[in-house]
Amino acid sequence: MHLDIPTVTFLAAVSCLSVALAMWVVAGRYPPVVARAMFRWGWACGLSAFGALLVFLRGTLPDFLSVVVGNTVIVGGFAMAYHAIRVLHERTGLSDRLAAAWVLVCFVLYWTAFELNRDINLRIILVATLKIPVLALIVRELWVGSQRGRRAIEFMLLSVYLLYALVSALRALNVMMTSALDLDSFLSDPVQQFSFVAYFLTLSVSSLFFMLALGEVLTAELYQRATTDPLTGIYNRHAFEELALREISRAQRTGRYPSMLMVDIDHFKQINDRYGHTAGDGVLRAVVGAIQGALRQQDFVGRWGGEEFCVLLPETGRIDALHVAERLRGSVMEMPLSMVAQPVTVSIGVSSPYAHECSFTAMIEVADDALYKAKFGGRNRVVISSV
Ligand SMILES: Nc1nc2c(ncn2[C@@H]2O[C@H](COP(=O)(O)OP(=O)(O)OP(=O)(O)O)[C@@H](O)[C@H]2O)c(=O)[nH]1
Repeated sequence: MHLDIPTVTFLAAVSCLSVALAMWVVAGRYPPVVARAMFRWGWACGLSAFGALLVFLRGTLPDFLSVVVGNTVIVGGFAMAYHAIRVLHERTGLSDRLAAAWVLVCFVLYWTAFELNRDINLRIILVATLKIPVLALIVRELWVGSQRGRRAIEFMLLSVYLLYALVSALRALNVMMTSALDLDSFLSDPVQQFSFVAYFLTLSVSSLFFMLALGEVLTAELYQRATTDPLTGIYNRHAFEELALREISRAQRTGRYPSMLMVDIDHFKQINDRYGHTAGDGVLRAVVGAIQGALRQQDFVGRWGGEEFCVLLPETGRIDALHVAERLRGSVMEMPLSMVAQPVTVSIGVSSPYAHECSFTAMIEVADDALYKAKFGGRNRVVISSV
């Protein structure tokens, strides 16, 4: 089998350039963290394409450009890929600058070797080994910086870089053990040919896995936006309903029913009118903080409407639900507030479980009715009804 090194190098340049262009064209359409990572990856591919093109043009361009600059730009492509992964992990910092500094070190070493020693073996050893520290940084980042949900994909990406680092080490080792190569024996050496194919595959497959990792981040981001209330950070109405339905159907199997609290801030319109909407938003966030602080780990809260919140208390009977509601009402009354100079209170309607009739709609209706009674009864109080 004969693999033609210039052809493989040319294919690497073309495929990287295609990915770079695709990334640059579409990146702007995505949420900021994904777009930033895509732009960086586009640059990584762009640099790799440029480096591969310079190497491919060896013989046409001066050797300094194709050997020294070309191989430096290739390491720069890996350093940029490292930065793109760090941007995706939102972990940029000193080591990104270290990777960039290493590219300069590579340039100096490649240049020195090029000027001082015309021996092709030494150059190959340097080209093969000097990229290994950057590859090691990438592997480390993918190992420590990956988050739940995209570990499998990032592990595959890690494996690609690890394999390429191994191939590079073997390439250097192989050259150390062979007698002086000239350009022809270099081009026909199977280990050299294989290492160029490995470079091509590393660039293509890593782009594929990186795009899959981007997809995971994007899905997580969209899921977060679809389920979270942006002002308070708790579940929105849709997500709360979904979770509550799941809990209620579980309860119908186990017979251990949940209770529901409908919590409404008293005279909230007055707060908005007196102190402004920004202060009102601050009060909403503070009330949510107080509610969350008063709940147990298994309870969950969602924003039902403007100043109305729903709390589901899994496997909780009437007496316990009443205790939680009272604790919650007390927490809101005692919370420190800097944005308004008046006490903030809540009224709470509680629907407690009654096995045979437990449905989400019934629980909401009963809690709402109890809330209405709490408001009508003078506010800042808890009223309980059974479904
Ligand atoms: N600042 C702010 N205000 C909101 C938001 N959503 C709804 N509101 C306001 O909440 C107020 C609700 O007022 P009402 O429904 O009259 O209730 P209330 O004044 O709390 O009276 P009671 O519930 O009867 O005690 C309205 O003025 C809405 O504009 C929000 O996200 N931020």
